[in-house]
Amino acid sequence: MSNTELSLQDKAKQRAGFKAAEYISNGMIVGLGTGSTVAFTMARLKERISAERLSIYGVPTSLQTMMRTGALGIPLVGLEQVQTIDITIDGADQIDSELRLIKGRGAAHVRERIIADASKRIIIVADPSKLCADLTGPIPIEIVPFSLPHVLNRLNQMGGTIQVREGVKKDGPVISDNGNIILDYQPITILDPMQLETVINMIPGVVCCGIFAEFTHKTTVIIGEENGPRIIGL
Ligand SMILES: O=C(CO)[C@H](O)[C@H](O)COP(=O)(O)O
Repeated sequence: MSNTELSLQDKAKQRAGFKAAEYISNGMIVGLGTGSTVAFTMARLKERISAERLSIYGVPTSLQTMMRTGALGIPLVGLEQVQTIDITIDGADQIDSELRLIKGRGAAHVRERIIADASKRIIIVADPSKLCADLTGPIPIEIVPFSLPHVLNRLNQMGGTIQVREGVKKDGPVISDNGNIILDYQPITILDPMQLETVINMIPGVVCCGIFAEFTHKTTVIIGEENGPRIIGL
């Protein structure tokens, strides 16, 4: 797509995504997130690989990213082949003032959390619409299919509303890359993101939810503002 065809929001994503690619240097192992914003980072990395002979290996967080990087020719390694990941670049759905996140619109948050945890540093790329004073939800939750009635019961006891995410091009529930079901849970309020994350993640059957509150100490956020990328955090 040419630059003139991009919407204003896509241009903002592009500014953030391109800026993040500058953080990558030769020899790095790079966690590659999922979604439309980090897709711009991957496109820029491909250019740097060709122009500067940049040598990197990516660790993908989803089948979508694996397919995109394959098409771009970015070399990949599996998590089992690396000790640690130098930097992960990923998107987010909501970012609060303390850099806590909600992720999982793309149903990739289980692998994204594993890669984030294995990374020395995390760079979150986003357009300005993702910034918020406080996280509000909905919170994506990946669950083992067998546990569906039990998890629905437990979340109902907590209040709020829950939807089993359904496919756009598929009848029935969305199935994640891990073969699981995705719920979208709208709590009444999120007073303490870390506490709610822990409570949800402890429900038997939940693989993990999309609140990412434990990575703020190693997170940089890049917002693709109109005047140029704004860096928040480290
Ligand atoms: O969490 C995610 C996928 O599970 C994405 O990173 C998040 O939804 C942001 O996507 P986009 O950059 O397309 O807005």
